[in-house]
Amino acid sequence: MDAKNNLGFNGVDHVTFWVGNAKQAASYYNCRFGFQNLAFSGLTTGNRKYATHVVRLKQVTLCFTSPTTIDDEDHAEHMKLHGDAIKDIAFKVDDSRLIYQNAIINGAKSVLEPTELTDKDGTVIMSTIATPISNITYTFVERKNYTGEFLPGYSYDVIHDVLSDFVEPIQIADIDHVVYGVYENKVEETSEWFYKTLGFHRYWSVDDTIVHTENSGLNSIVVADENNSVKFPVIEPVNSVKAKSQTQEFVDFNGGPGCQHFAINTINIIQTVETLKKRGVVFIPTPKHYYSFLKKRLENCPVVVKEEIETLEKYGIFLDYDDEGYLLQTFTKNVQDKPTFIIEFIQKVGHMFGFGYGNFKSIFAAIELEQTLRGNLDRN
Ligand SMILES: O=C(O)C(=O)Cc1ccc(O)cc1
Ligand SMILES: [Fe+2]
Repeated sequence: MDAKNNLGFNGVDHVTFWVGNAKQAASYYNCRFGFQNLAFSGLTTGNRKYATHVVRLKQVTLCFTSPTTIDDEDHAEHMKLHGDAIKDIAFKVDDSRLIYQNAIINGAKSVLEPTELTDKDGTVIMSTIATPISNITYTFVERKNYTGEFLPGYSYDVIHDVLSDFVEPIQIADIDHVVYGVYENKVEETSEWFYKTLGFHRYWSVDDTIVHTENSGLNSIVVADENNSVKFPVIEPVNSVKAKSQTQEFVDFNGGPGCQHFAINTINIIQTVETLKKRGVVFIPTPKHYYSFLKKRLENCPVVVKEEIETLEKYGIFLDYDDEGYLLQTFTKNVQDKPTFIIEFIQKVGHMFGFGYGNFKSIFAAIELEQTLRGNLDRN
């Protein structure tokens, strides 16, 4: 099979986290981010092994899974290494069998052969492969013969989260990109896996000549499917003699490679940040002097930025631009005690290609400040 054929990826279908307490994790995302309970699978639906709470906001669907048994070693091992962490990324695809078989003949390890799941709403075809990102698996979900909201086997008899009746919803759309942190000098090799196994291409790249502070840096290659429906920046640490890169901190605390953040597209980032702050979300502050430098950078900006700099400063939003458009972005602080996972909100205006060089360094510096507070910057 020619890997150059369009294999039919259509973005992220849902993301599954393995966590210590699925009920409470789901509730955190509902309370803090305004997700709403969608579906449940567990003891009451006949699932004797795992409880999964599914929450949704617009096109972002998150699943939180914990075991209900006392002897689930897979989950225990995952928890020991990674803590609460992403276990699976499920893609919406045109043809689950095609993508699965293409991956397998190109060397991917199978986790689940294409399987039909049927209920009163029709049939979904699911298949799953292992990835080089530690224990993260990829699932390919084909829904063309299914009209249900989520998946067969789930109950929709869930409790409406009342907080959303009091706080306005954030205006998000879908997942823009998912970032993987890998070990030193592993970005090339990991990207190769995406090209070979999934027919992805190199979308963009940046190295530590651009992304660095006086302490440390990172290299990154962004890979994407033919449709650019999801982008996967793969980042690796560039450590110095005295300092640990924040990507090194990530792999150390994550017990190896894993998902360091994903970015959610928002229609209005100012409204998003304002609402999330009301809900108690805490964001990483922008570096000192960021906005005075930004004013200088904007003197050469070929596109019209609608937002006032003062407003961006008030909300702590990063801005970058190219010839075709601009992007606004912001990052939460870690959503758990391990410094392993954060969430980004991003708004693109015009046709900006994304991942501007302009912001990477400032974001890196902002996160490094947090890393310093954790006592994780110095190598000695
Ligand atoms: O541009 C983006 O979306 C980023 O997320 C940039 C980024 C990613 C990882 C880092 O450790 C620092 C910066
Ligand atoms: Fe990002």
